[in-house]
Amino acid sequence: MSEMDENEEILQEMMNLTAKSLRHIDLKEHYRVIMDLGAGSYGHVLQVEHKARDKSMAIKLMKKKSTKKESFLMEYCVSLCLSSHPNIIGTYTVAFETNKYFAFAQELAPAGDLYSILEPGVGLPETIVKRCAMQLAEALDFMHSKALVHRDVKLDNILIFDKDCHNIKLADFGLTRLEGFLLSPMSGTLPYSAPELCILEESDNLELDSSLDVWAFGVLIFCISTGYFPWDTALCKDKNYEEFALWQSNPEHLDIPSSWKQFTHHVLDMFQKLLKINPDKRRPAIEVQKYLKVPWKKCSLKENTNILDNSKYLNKNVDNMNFLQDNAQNESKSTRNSSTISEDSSMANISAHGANWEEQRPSLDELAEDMDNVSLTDN
Ligand SMILES: Nc1ncnc2c1ncn2[C@@H]1O[C@H](COP(=O)(O)OP(=O)(O)OP(=O)(O)O)[C@@H](O)[C@H]1O
Repeated sequence: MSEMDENEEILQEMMNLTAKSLRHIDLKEHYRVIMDLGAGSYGHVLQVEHKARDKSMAIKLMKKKSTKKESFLMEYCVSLCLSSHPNIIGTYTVAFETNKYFAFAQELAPAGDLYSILEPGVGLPETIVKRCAMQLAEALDFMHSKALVHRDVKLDNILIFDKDCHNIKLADFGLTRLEGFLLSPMSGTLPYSAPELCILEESDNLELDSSLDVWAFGVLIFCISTGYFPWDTALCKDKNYEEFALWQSNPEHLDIPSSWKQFTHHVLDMFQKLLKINPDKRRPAIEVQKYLKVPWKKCSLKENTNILDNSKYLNKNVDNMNFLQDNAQNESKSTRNSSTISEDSSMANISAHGANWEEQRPSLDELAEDMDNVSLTDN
């Protein structure tokens, strides 16, 4: 049996066992709800306190109306499997359901997520960028060594434990699948989506590969270095992407695209390896390790002038940050009911414009109320 088949079998076995061993407890007897930590496409995350142990933790709730039990079990089991890595969010062996939600408990990230510390148009200091890149590379390397692909590497899925990012952890394994899983085209794209995914035609499939995470990781490093995205979408109709792709095809003879000129040639070499248009030639995320000792950003007056000259372009990308924020809220209304096996992806959710999450969002009291009737695995 191949390692991949073995992993698939182990995951399935874990999911069966978890489904069977759900026990009923009254959640309100055990936990105090402190605050709402965040909301995503499929539910939201609460900060709670375990009354007996006086311990703070995060509980991720997923609406039953829009989440298949299979998807919930998959996310919980994948999160548990990866939990031992220092740069992956810790998941407790606590899973339960209420009338309206599936839920499981995770360690609490007290400083929020990477998105929350990034100001549009302003990159993080280079030491912090390198710190983040290294920790995230370790996390991805660990996942990929188990043939698991995250598929949703983005700023809001990187949780931070301190504002200087000495300790950051990859989270949200809702879309994670084993390599080889067949992806269908998406109804929209994110700036993090790799070109091979963006060009997928209606009747096409793409075999899931860790190189998709590496691309998103490359885009994320650009984002935290600059405070904006390098492009809206990795398609040739996007001028910024087209310029980058062209330059990659002939870097010796073509001018570096303007938004990349702020980087040193060392780190441009790294970006070229992480953001190889051809996924077969993309290097693994851990490649960043080789570049930690060299400077990443130029800071000469000349380069700064170039960047300022290009402010229109930068503004466009700043808007893109806002676009993402707007959509992150709109996403909350979309459903997760499509099968975990057939691909509908996070992109479909991103395109749900005009939704009003606040109107839909239950109050903390309502949530706590709903937890009267819970069945909980609390091993
Ligand atoms: N363990 C945690 N500690 C602190 N905050 C958390 C934790 N888990 C999640 N959050 C916050 O809640 C937000 C949403 O969480 P998460 O990404 O797991 O939900 P989701 O519904 O799957 O979202 P998405 O739509 O991004 O897939 C995160 O961006 C983060 O700000």
